[in-house]
Amino acid sequence: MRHTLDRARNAREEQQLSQSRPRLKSLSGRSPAILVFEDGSCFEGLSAGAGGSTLGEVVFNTSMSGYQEIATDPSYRGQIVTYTMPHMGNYGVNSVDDESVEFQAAGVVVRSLARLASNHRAEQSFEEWLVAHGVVGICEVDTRELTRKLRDGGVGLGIIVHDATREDAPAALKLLAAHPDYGSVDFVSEVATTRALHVSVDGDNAWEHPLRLTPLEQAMAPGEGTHVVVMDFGVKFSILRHLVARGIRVTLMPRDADLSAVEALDPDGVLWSNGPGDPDKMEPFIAQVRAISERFPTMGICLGHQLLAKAFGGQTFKLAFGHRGPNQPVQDQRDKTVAMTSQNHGYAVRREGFPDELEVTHVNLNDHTISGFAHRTLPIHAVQYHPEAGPGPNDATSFFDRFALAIDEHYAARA
Ligand SMILES: NC(=O)CC[C@H](N)C(=O)O
Repeated sequence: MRHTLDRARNAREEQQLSQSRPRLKSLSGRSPAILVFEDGSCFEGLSAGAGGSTLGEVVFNTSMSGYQEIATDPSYRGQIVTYTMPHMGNYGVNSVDDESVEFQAAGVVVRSLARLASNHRAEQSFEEWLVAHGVVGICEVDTRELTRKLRDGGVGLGIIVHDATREDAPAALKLLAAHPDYGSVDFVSEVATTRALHVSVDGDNAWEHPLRLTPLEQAMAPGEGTHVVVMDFGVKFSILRHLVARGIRVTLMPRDADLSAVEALDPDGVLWSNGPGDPDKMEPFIAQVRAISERFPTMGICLGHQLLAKAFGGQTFKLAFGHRGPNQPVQDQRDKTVAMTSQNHGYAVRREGFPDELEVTHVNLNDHTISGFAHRTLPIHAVQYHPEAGPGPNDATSFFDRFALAIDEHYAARA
């Protein structure tokens, strides 16, 4: 009796849930889709998101959550993201967690799409969101096999095609062959500001950056605090939020701003942002990176870390499959502490020829690549990981505190 009652209640609750929560399409309503690589390998699945086809460098991210932040992170521009977490979309998508104003990833590959978006913050299902942004995806893919392929053979260009089966792979290959290499495209030009923008809290500034601040952040952000210029190569909102939450006033500058343009703003410090693509494509800006960073207390994150290393004579190289996930262990070489960090990069700074002027401060414990450095005499600190997480653990957020402290110490010493 009791069992019957429970069943009736469960059925009623499930019906209410399905009426009130965004729902996803059933599997039977989906057409076949394929993901094809340059080497001819073909993964079959079912269509997801907007219809059509999409091309990009296929990478994988091992985060269990944070699919919204990942897909809107400008550093994923030009890349098709494979989510290794096999169940995607279960908490939906909201209008607060974006890391930029656009859907940035070129496409998504998932195993299973959740049938219900079940979270009080959900405003859309993951799939409704893909469709709204015209993003082509593929689901029901064996993402374990795909991830093994990428891990063992390295990342590469791929194409997702809807309404297609294995027989359509040769035609898809032709499209791939005509596509430029990932490393040859200047993706930063597609995502970064081309003019100065002020991260405003009062909303009536003509330079306003579209960052939406929570009421708490608005209350914390003073008008006349420490002023930091962010050299924008595709900055994530979380980085700006972390600065603002420390009472820092932020101005974004375009990547071609030179020393005099930055000096005219009279900042207390400069941050070189994350961003998409091969750091070698940023060669035209490297001389200014050095000139500006020698002048102000400086911090670099991910692409910013790579640019700073190059500015002092270092080189970068492409990793086989990169680091993309929330649990990359990084060791501070000075006190030997280990932090779990969020990472998203496909290139890294070379150990060979690492500049004498710089000191390696952090090492990735998975593959012992350089994960952070500091200048030996100037207040310049850079990390390959993402201290802002977004998504990821908060182990490394103290990097922002150290930056704020480095600024204070620098000016205290000069006073
Ligand atoms: N998140 C980033 O800034 C990425 C930096 C660079 N595009 C890389 O993949 O290595």
